[in-house]
Amino acid sequence: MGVLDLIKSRRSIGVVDERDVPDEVIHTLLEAATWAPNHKKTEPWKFRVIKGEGRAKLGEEMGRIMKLKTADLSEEEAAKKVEKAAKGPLRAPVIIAVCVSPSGKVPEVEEVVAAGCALQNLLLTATEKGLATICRTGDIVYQPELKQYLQLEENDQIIGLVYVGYPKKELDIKAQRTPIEEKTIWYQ
Ligand SMILES: Cc1cc2nc3c(=O)[nH]c(=O)nc-3n(C[C@H](O)[C@H](O)[C@H](O)COP(=O)(O)O)c2cc1C
Repeated sequence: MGVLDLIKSRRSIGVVDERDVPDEVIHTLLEAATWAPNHKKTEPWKFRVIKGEGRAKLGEEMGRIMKLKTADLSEEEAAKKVEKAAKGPLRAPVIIAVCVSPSGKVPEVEEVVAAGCALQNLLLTATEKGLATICRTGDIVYQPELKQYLQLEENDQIIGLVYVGYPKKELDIKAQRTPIEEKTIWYQ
């Protein structure tokens, strides 16, 4: 498959089965991620791989953080959100947190873009390997407590939590994009 077809065939897929993703496949995804372009060779990315028991532990932490953030809600509403947050990481066998660690050597936006390129490399390689992925964020990834749990530094940011697994069934998701004409001005 050519690059354009691979790019177009990648879809965000959140429903996966229980099949484990071999560590060597995870290594390949991470290796692909690190070949992203980056200004001044800062390689501003960090990855956290969460699998097995690590997912339940992450869920516990996310539930704990959600509890802190929902203190002003009714007990029932808060409990629902806490339970949802705690179960989140169990939705896939592997979660890869793609993070940016700005070096200070180039504008921060460039570091975020580089980490975004790393994310796309990872997603495309996963697609090529027949894996389903979805990058998820939500308020939780912006909480300093989660950064601390993932051993990130104060200036680091989580770009997204990529849920990785094998798709439960053959999916034919219809996707659309705005025509490039509506997004582009040519000067010639
Ligand atoms: C940085 C980032 C954060 C995202 N966060 C979420 C999210 O929190 N929940 C979600 O369902 N999808 C999330 N997505 C996935 C988008 O919803 C998805 O890419 C979009 O719907 C386009 O679909 P496609 O990936 O199949 O082309 C995120 C994507 C990116 C790049």
